[in-house]
Amino acid sequence: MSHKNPRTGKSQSLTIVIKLGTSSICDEETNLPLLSNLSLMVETIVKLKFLGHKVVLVSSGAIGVGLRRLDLDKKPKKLSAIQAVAAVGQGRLMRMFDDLFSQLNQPIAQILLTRHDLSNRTRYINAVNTFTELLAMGVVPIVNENDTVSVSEIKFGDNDTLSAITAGMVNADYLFLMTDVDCLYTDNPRENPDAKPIKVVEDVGDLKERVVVSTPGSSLGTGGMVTKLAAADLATAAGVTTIISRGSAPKNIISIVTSLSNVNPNSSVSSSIPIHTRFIAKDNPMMDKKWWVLHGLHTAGTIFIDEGAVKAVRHKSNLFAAGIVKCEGSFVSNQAVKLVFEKHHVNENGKEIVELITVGKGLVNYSSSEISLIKGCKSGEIGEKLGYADCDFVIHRDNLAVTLKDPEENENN
Ligand SMILES: N[C@@H](CCC(=O)OP(=O)(O)O)C(=O)O
Repeated sequence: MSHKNPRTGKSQSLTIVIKLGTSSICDEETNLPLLSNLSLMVETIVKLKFLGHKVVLVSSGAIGVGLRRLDLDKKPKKLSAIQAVAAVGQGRLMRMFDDLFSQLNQPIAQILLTRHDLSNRTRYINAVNTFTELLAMGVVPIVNENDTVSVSEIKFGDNDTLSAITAGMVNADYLFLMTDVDCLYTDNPRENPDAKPIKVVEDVGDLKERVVVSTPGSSLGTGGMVTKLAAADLATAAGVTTIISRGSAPKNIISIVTSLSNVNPNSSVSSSIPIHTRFIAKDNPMMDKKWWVLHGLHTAGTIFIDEGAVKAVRHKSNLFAAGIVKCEGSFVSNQAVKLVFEKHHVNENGKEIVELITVGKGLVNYSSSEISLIKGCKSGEIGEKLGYADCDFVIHRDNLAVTLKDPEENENN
């Protein structure tokens, strides 16, 4: 069977990332593993591999499996206790997957990641290289957050985000977010019978007016629809078509991929395909490094820039010290900072309003204390102020992801 890349339309082997949430792995009441569901997922992945595709599984469930093993009814409140439970569960979760995949002769690998791992370019590239090798060897990598070393501020927060970051790392064609509903609805379908399914989303930003997103995550998971939308935003920006589909029907993935790969992904799709929501991938995905700066890195501080600098960086210039007004937070060189601009308005009552506009995010060449000394200076004055000048600019344009596209847009907000 010939499969086509949803973006390029070319026949090829597709790379598919599948995210399985806790509610698809463990029973919500008993925390016992949902064996039939897991077996169906394993069969589906092996079938996708048989069809020539590469598959990465992002699996939650360590906490749920750990709770069952330790005979605990509820997730503990203390972070270190949750980490301990996950450490107990992760090994058993992998053993369960290995048992199931081994029945079908499919080797698997465990990959545990944290956001912090991605904030170091070398570690990020190492992770990408490992994925590439594993996929070339025909292995199915199974990814989870490294709960043992994650602490609140460096946590992904949820495995939906982790799956989107993984999809970007492996340049996936599809990301499937498997959940406990068929698709995204205009409201909570369990409470509102008039809630309508949303089948195709061109821009996650436009959804705000169409959807009431109140679905909380399962009792053990940390996600919910809010994190699924954030994940879809992240993955589509990296050029990955993102699908929300029902976790209890893994075989739907095969029907969806087969149907979508044989039609233009932007055209409407036959109604015989299982119901799902499809978020269309951006045509001009962000360059790998900028995407990494924007989404992989923890934001360590904020730099306020003037209007001239906003225009310059929007036109792909480096950020020079001359355009910096002030900085907040404590950071060192090579950390990521947010770039903002303070726009002053006078409202109808004659009161001055200051609007904070986010311009983007970049990797700095100077620390916060150095920037406080050189802000507003010309490049030639940096040596005089600091006693040395490592670089003529504060952020190189290749390390700068500008998210502010149209200044008019912000004026209307
Ligand atoms: N690392 C945790 C993930 C928790 C989590 O994000 O769960 P979910 O919202 O179900 O994807 C675990 O394996 O239990």
